[in-house]
Amino acid sequence: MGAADVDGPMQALSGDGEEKILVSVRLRPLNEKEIARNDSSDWESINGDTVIYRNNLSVSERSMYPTAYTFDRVFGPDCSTKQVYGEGAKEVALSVVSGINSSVFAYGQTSSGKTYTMGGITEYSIADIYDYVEKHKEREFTLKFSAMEIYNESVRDLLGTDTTPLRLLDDPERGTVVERLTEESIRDWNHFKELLSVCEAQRQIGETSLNEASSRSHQILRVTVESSMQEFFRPLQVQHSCCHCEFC
Ligand SMILES: Nc1ncnc2c1ncn2[C@@H]1O[C@H](COP(=O)(O)OP(=O)(O)OP(=O)(O)O)[C@@H](O)[C@H]1O
Repeated sequence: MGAADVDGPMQALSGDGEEKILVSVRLRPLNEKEIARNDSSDWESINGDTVIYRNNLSVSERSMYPTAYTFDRVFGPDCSTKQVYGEGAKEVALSVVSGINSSVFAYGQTSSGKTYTMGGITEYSIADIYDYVEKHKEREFTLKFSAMEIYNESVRDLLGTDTTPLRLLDDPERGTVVERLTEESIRDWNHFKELLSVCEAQRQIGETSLNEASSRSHQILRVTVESSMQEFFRPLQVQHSCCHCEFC
């Protein structure tokens, strides 16, 4: 069984302003059915950045195909989602608080662990963003959340009650815009978890031969972070000389 989940490509700007894409691979452990069938994994992580394909090809055939592939990071089946997040996505996710747009996404075959991995990455990212907010009281932050899914080539709002497909518009300044997509300001951690539950309840799932709860769609969760200097941190250096105002 090949159970490789390519997670990331993650976009970030390196120090010199150059665009950078990081690609990580996560191998999921064999599931109960696979173990019961005595399956073995076709892929093995041999170090932190290489996977090898353990094929049954003959020696002559084997020389025609590469068996080792190198990525920025390879996470073996024993790695936790926290480790995948910490080493493969945290820096990219947190770049948003410095004003850099970034995205983290997963692709891979059905049942390879995309939903499992991205669920954890979403929660760890928001927890770290909140941690940053807590440590930077000099600024005021607003976190906004929106969620959509692309299913049968139409875009659906996962936070709205209306199931009418949303229109995509081309805005000369903002690029592609999803018209009338709900955007909620996140009040706190519990509110964020509630919003995630709403998305979870609305998303399309169905059974495939490999996954009982397979996503039948592409899901896009977006968090927008806005920040401004706190009012009370502004140095009050303006000279008040009127003598009747509240500051004098
Ligand atoms: N690293 C892992 N450790 C333990 N269980 C995992 C891991 N990755 C995935 N799983 C389990 O494997 C099953 C399939 O995973 P998941 O639904 O995330 O796959 P998927 O790639 O999103 O599939 P689909 O494209 O069909 O939606 C789930 O039951 C999930 O809990």
